[in-house]
Amino acid sequence: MSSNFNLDDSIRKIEDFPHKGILYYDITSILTNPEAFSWCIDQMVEYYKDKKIDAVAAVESRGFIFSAPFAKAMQIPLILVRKAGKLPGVTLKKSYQLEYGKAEVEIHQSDVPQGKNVLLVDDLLATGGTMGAAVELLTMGGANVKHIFGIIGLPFLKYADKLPGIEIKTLIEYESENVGS
Ligand SMILES: O=P(O)(O)OC[C@H]1O[C@H](OP(=O)(O)OP(=O)(O)O)[C@H](O)[C@@H]1O
Ligand SMILES: Nc1ncnc2[nH]cnc12
Repeated sequence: MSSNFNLDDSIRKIEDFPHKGILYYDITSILTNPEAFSWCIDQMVEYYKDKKIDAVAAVESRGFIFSAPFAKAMQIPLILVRKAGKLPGVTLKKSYQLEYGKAEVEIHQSDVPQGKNVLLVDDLLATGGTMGAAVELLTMGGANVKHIFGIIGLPFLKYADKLPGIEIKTLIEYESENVGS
């Protein structure tokens, strides 16, 4: 599939959601477009297929959607990082700050592959708070996180600052909260 697919056309932008002043980048419009969704997964596989990734981890909820077909295509384990209170087993837990609020994530301690290279996946990287918390959980559990992937990056919210020493790949970046910029 072509590497110059116009992904921007498949991302709905909604002003003032969930709060005034936030421009929300909605990935449901990628999911209803099979060509766009396939293109995203194909790009992930193409980019990571030779990078010695042992497992993929993703954050609830939108990260799950992109990580599952990737894990299937790569034939590697998928580790779920869930919002607090949803996992039944022994967990590691971490709270963090979002662009528009506060949250807490958890991981099953026994799901973390010891000494293995785990790719972390989410739909969107903004302040990096979510990914930062997930990196801490996986590292605490004994894995190595050297790669992070997001479909969308908002670099003006400085996610890279919270993820030092990690190679970050995104498929599209937006430079400000202004629609059409
Ligand atoms: O880089 P950050 O500032 O941490 O923001 C990015 C996170 O925010 C969104 O998730 P949200 O917590 O809204 O949950 P959802 O996926 O369940 O909608 C998005 O899916 C990322 O996980
Ligand atoms: N601007 C944004 N759009 C969609 N999801 C987000 N998560 C954090 N910031 C976001």
